[in-house]
Amino acid sequence: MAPPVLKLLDGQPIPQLAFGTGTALYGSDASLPVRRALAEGFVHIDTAQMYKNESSVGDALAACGIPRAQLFVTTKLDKLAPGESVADSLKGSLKKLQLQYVDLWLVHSPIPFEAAGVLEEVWRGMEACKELGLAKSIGVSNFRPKDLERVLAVAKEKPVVNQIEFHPYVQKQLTPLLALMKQHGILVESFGGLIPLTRATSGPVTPLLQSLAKKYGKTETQVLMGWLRAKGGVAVTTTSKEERLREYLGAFDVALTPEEVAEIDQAGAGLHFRHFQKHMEGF
Ligand SMILES: NC(=O)c1ccc[n+]([C@@H]2O[C@H](COP(=O)([O-])OP(=O)(O)OC[C@H]3O[C@@H](n4cnc5c(N)ncnc54)[C@H](O)[C@@H]3O)[C@@H](O)[C@H]2O)c1
Ligand SMILES: OCCc1c[nH]c2ccccc12
Repeated sequence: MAPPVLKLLDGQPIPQLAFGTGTALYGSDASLPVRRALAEGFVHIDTAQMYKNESSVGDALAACGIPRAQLFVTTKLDKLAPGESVADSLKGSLKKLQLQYVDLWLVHSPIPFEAAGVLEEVWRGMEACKELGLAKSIGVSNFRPKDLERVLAVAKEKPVVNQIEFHPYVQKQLTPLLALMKQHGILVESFGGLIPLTRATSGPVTPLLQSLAKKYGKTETQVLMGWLRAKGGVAVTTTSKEERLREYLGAFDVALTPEEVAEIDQAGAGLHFRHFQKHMEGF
């Protein structure tokens, strides 16, 4: 089943499930896992400059035979060389990706640009990339409320997503950020969404996932992906195994009731666990 498509703040479509290449599993050559994901039905591929695999992702995209308009490709800005513009940086990524444009261009983290006092200038550079047609949509990742507020204060184009670690064990802590994003129509794009099953195992959500998996005849992974989808955002996940890819794509018919979503919310609030991007703590 092809992943459902959401509409971004800027009117552009975004497939609700993405294949991420930012894992030590793949190193600098993500071509085989990307080819597998595309062959199984993923059309949204997530990479970043710092993953050092944009060239291999480009090779897989060039070889896949899927029309460009049916693909959704994200990459992320990590840093700028002295005197380098944001557009120049994206052009470098586009060359590696063998693309004329990306569908989504993200600021990977506010930290390096906040420290240099150039966060607003960088956002203006992101807007220039959209104006130049180098990126269909622009967004951010790992932004706290204070980072978003600085960008929103100067934005002609608001970020369409904030890609963040998102699962039941950080949702409560993220409340102020989620409220600000909802106010501005900025979508959650989650990574680490399966952490209750991968890193914070045997937490308070686990028994619920087990019982709901039995109720729906699905796996715990698919139930947790159903919770992520019920939150209305986009999920970025990954695997090197075809059967796991099919498991992810088979999650789209999990339709949790509002009460079941609320039960997972409440159980998740019983444990705080964050694995990535520690600067996102304590805002
Ligand atoms: N923007 C950022 O700062 C940032 C940070 C981290 C990751 N990412 C992106 O997000 C992508 C996905 O991140 P992730 O790997 O944390 O995602 P995830 O939480 O979806 O975990 C995926 C992993 O879970 C495993 N898994 C699935 N079901 C399982 C189960 N029932 N039991 C045990 N393991 C199971 C898979 O094999 C896979 O390795 C990365 O590849 C990267 O592209 C972005
Ligand atoms: O996306 C930021 C975290 C991350 C995932 N995979 C990586 C590979 C290199 C550097 C950072 C990352």
